[in-house]
Amino acid sequence: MGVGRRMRKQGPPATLEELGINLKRKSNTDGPREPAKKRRRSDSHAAKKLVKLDRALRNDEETAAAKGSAASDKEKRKKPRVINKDAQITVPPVMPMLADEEDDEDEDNDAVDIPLDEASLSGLEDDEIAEADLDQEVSDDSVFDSDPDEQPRRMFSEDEDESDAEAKLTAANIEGLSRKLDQQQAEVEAEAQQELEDAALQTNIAKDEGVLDSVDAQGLAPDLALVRNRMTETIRILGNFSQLADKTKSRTEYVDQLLSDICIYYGYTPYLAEKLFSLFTPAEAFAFFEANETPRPVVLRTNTLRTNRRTLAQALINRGVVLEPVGKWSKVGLQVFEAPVPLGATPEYLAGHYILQAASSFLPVMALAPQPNERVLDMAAAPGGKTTYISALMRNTGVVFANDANKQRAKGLIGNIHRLGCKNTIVCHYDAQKAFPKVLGGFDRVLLDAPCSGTGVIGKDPSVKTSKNERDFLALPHMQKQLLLAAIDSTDHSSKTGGYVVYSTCSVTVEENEAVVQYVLRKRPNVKIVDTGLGSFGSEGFKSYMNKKFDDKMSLTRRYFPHRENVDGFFVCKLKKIGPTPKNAGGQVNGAEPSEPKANGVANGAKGSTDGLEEGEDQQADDFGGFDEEEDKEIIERAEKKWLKARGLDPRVADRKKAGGAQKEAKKENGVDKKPNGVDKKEKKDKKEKSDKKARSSGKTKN
Ligand SMILES: C[S@@+](CC[C@H](N)C(=O)[O-])C[C@H]1O[C@@H](n2cnc3c(N)ncnc32)[C@H](O)[C@@H]1O
Repeated sequence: MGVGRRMRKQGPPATLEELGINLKRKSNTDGPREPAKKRRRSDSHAAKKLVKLDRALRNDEETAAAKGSAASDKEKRKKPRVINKDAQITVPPVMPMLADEEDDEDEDNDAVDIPLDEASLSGLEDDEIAEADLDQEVSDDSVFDSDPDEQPRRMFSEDEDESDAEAKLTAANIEGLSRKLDQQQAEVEAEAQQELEDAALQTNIAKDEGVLDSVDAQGLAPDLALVRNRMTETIRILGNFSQLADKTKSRTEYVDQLLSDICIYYGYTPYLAEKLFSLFTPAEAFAFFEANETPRPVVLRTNTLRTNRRTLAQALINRGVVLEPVGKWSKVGLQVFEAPVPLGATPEYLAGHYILQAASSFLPVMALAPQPNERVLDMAAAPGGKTTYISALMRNTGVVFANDANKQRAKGLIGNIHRLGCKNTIVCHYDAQKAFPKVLGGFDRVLLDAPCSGTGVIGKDPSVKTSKNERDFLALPHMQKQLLLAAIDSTDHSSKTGGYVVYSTCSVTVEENEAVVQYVLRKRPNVKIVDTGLGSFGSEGFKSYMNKKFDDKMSLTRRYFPHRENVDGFFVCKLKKIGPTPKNAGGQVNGAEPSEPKANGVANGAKGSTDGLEEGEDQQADDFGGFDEEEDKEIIERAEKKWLKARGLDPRVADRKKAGGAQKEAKKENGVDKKPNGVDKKEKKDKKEKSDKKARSSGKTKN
């Protein structure tokens, strides 16, 4: 498996740099890695190359290292072990780096922390250890620096100031994509910059006007190099319009040209291109579209119910996997740059030691911050990346209801729950819009990782570029609003430990994020936006968009972008429920206005929920939800029939048996004991007595 492969050279235009937009992403243009064995310590050539590379990388990282001088004492303690004096090759500091996190990780881990050397290298002779270490070094040459004195300051070092680290997360995350490739990337970017400058000289927008027309006329594919040049040039002009623009052209004309080029170059529909473009400045929009073309490293989350990150990292390194912690913001994530084995089939994977999960998908769970012994609802849970993380953070205590409306996906959810050993989780299969809080309510915390358009994950699913249309951007927000209202109404505002709802999507559009939150704030004055607790990682949510002003606290919501944080696009909002939903609150939940009085006296269609009530009324409500007996009976019967069919049994036989059983029950209730054949003893006795009497009177009595 080659992860981190680059799809396309990236060359940011000058304007991006002027704006300080960091387009620098690590590439992985190298071919498949040679098997490590071929590059053992005897390979002095490889060693020399490594030393040379180290020197080059040190130069490249001097700026970062300078910043880390304050931390040099600690860095020195991490001084890599020299294992081959001839070649001066050193053990990569990956494990010290992970070891530094040991204490931190304990917070998350139930599993016993086995010292690295014992855990991974026991049973090996010193020489073998040296060889194994060297293998790591050589195979991971892109990640580690051999010179401890000039070792760049890592974002994971303990002595690093937290806020400082967070401020540098973008750079640090990118840093993780390997230093060697950084250098190559710098060269590529320099070349690209040169190309752009040349192109800027050559490209005259006015003259190029006919390019696309002529392409169409001739029925030929567009000249992508030309289109790209024109895009970068248009961005440059838009960045300094008064100075650079052709006076005969309006800004709109330039923007239209750029949008048209974006559609041609990246393959978006005009509708979606414009929607995404409108989120950024032209230069940043370009960076966003570019980032969507670049695969990011595979990320896996350590399952702390089964192991800890250090042990897992070592096990995978032993399999030749090149990896690194995902960032200081996570204690459980590992990003993988190269994996000679399929990561979805290693023994560690099968044993549930990790799950493959996008880094940004950790964030909603971290914001939810579930506590042990709580009652948590994951409203749209399949395939369970977040559910299983919730379960792990709760250390398998309390209960997690993992719901998903899609039956097929719910099967995958069950699979992951089993594999990862989550024992506090119940899977259910409801349409959350209709079921919550009607069936279940009163949760300490609710996560709504809503179904969305996926505009944050175009890098993974390019079909989004053409498959999402105007209707989707009406229907999806509508559903998201309904689901979020249901999530709020399912939350127990009086929870001693929680009362929180987290709303997240893997989309970057405002309609699916801030606008949804704004809507529920209007409909549910009993919730307020609170800090996600995710620090400064990510960007603030929009406080206004296209003349619409949002709640002031919208800045507490977090946005994540592929081009800024090098993670999938994501939105995370945390809400605190501060009181019961007023009866007169608007919004349709479960097809009923909350103000509409219900037969059982519970508003909001929330039979059995503790919410949708005026203060004081909630005491009368059933904490765990009342049930509609008839409806449940039907559901249970259907489920039973399916269960029988699945086992090759005829449900009609069971029906008949059941009918008999029911009769028996009824008779029992009437104080009549019946035999299984349906004839009760008393009836039989009566009959016998009658016939005996008849016989006696007719003289036919037997002696
Ligand atoms: C973004 S995915 C959830 C991903 C999941 N949280 C995870 O981390 O693995 C959205 C899920 O919502 C489910 N879904 C869509 N409509 C739903 C509804 N009305 N009720 C419940 N689930 C729904 C989809 O089947 C899909 O699995």
